[in-house]
Amino acid sequence: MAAHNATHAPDHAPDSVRDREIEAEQTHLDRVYRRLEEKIHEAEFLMDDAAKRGQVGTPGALAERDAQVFQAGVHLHRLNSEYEDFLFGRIDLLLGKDGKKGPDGAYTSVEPADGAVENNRATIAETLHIGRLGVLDADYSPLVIDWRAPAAAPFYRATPVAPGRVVRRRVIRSKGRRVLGVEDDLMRPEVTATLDGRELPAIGDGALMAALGRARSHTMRDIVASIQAEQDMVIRAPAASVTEVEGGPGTGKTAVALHRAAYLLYQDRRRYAGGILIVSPTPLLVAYTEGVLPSLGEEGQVAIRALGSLVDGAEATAYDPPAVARIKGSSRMQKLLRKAARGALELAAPPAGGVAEDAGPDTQLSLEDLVRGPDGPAPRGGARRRTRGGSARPASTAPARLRVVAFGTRLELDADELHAIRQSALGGTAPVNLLRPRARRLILDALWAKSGAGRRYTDPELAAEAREGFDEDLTTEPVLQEFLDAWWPELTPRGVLAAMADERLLSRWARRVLNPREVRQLARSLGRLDAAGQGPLSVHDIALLDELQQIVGAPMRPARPREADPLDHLTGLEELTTWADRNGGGRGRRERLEEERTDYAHVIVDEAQDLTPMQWRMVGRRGRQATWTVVGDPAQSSWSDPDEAALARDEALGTRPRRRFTLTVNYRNPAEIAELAGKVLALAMPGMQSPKAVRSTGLRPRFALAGDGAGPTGDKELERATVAAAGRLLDEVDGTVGVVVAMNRREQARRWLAPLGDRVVALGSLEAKGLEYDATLVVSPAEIADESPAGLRVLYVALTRATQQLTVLSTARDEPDAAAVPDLLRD
Ligand SMILES: Nc1ncnc2c1ncn2[C@@H]1O[C@H](COP(=O)(O)OP(=O)(O)OP(=O)(O)O)[C@@H](O)[C@H]1O
Repeated sequence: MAAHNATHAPDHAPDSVRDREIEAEQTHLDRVYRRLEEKIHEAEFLMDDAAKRGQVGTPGALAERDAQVFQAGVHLHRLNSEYEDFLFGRIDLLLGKDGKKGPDGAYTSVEPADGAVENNRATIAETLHIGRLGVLDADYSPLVIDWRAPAAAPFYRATPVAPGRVVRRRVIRSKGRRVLGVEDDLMRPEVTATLDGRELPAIGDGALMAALGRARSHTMRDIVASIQAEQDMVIRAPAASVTEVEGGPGTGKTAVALHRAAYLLYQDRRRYAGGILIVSPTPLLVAYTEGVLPSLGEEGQVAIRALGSLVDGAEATAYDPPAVARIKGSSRMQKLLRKAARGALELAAPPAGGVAEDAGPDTQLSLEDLVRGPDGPAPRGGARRRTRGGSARPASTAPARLRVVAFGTRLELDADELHAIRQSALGGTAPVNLLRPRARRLILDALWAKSGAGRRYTDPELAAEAREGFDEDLTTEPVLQEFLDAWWPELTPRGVLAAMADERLLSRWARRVLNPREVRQLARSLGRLDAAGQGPLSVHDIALLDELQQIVGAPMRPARPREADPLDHLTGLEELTTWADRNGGGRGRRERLEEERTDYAHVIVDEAQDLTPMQWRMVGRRGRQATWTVVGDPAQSSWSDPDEAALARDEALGTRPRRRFTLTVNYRNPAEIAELAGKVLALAMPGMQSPKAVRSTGLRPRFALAGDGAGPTGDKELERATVAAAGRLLDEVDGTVGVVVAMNRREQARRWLAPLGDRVVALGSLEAKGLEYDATLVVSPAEIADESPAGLRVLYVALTRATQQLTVLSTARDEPDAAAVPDLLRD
């Protein structure tokens, strides 16, 4: 580890020294901004010049103009971005071992030259400033090094145990163009180093502690100024194959995943033009984290999507209780969905009495009474039947018949024959919608065979010709098309899902897959959908829709080609914007990216422990050719069958080699909160190690009781106690307060807490994943733990959300002791 192991200078540097150091950084920052302004002018001039060249109109001049516009656009985009702390770091270094410098003007050697330190005295040979983007001075000396450049790595990696060339690491805090403060960590505290003849001072209590102590808002901040060594190893790990990261709550997994996306883009922008997908468990976590990448100068190439919004045109808004989630997430659903899609075809009946008379009687091959509808009246009152796309139609109990007249002969395929044809066509492996041409061919074969026309020709060539004519006449008849549309309709994922709401049908399709109770639960849950499959979907339904999309196949529409960038061949690896950005703005591009892509160059899965097998299949399909970064914590898993999920994960990641990293330090929770949460961890996953908390606040978690503890706690009592405890926390912290309740109390808690304003957020236990608050109120641990088979792990998540203060509110159900400590949290 770096900073928390580093030696922090006790903050007793005289104010004059502090002021002098701030002044020195201010001078450097002013120089950086002067240089940036020069660059902006250059870029504007280039744009202007390029526009003039465009009027020349020769192809060469146009290409040159485009290249210039591109470069200038890149500069403007970079330089006009206003960041709070464009420049945030500095390292003071000893002379490098070999004295060689890299392209950015910095020494390349990680190790100091022999004799750089003598008798614990040294001279600083090089000072590097680190920022969000690299800036070179007019003479190509580095004014700012990009945080992702190799020369910046010692800023993150140096520790007192392995300091390399770093003597002092400084974090600079600035706002706009003003330097506000500096925080130093000494990597070689025993060494007295001088810079320009003056002893190197150390200011502040260390950057990490300063960063961790700040109040939290509703959005995550980047950690670029204080990335720790073990985190940096992950961020800069080579992108080949699969990078797996495990770590307990608050170890920075999400932060690391986001910084890794920015790093990968910096390293190989061309490769990742294929897009980076970050999959998050909830929309709340997406909203919380999505500002981080723009703050790191990256946006366009990265799509952050919640599991419930991965499928275009569908958005999860409903919640499935654990028992239903368990069914829908299980890999058993694969088989069931395949059966359901095939079964849904059989529901399809041609329109009642659909008779086509328009194929004139004197045509050689006339079709008549092409389609016969259901025999007898449609059933009443029984279960709803749905057909293609869920469009409600009278259900057919008897399958259709197909009648045609060919060569004056009446030809008929009865229900059994049609059924046999359907079964034979379904024997193909292609998606159901794509098997329709095969079914049509089989129908024509059967009609041809019935006509006996083939036997009339001894000459095979004549027979083939006649057959061709027969097929052509039949297939150009709109009525045959109508029959096919009704008998083999184009299935939609939503339509199939809606069909599964019929318990009778579902139990047929789910034979030997689900038990009757599961069938009932699943059918009831899908009953939320209307006949067309519209209605509230849960996050688990989204994975089912995606699976069904594979099973039924895309409707046959021409694929939209990806937008090509006409400048691709002209530009180097350094572009920050693309053609689409320049023509539609970064946001527009991002939206397009999200709409169009189903296959990415790199996939990052956050909170990977929570993906169900069906969700792994859905995510896996989006990264078949990708490299992967997978971050998670098994101790926080809310999925009930981790072994099944692990199998699905292995399937999604395939045989690609994996590199594993473990993060060990908890940067979120003070030791007092981490210790309490550790009690639940010991119950949930005996033997599992908690991460080590990096700081302590001296504030122990508080325990409160709703009601008087005698008899069951009523809602009114719970409301009163929740509002009181949340209000107290609000008074005690500057930032946010998260109130975590069992999922079925979400709405209730939102109503209770609304009057307290927007610093307070009410969350269902499953929504708390990945989020953090200055203070957290956990309401009835027992209620949360009893919610699902993974309830204890969900409670562990809830207890590890606070950065400063935690209150646990018990009801009678928690069996609190005299100090209001619930049974689950007692020693
Ligand atoms: N190096 C760091 N410097 C400053 N803050 C950090 C650092 N690493 C992590 N943090 C902060 O610690 C908190 C926890 O980080 P993050 O949410 O990424 O952890 P996590 O491992 O994903 O947690 P969980 O598993 O609970 O979701 C965040 O506020 C993050 O900004």
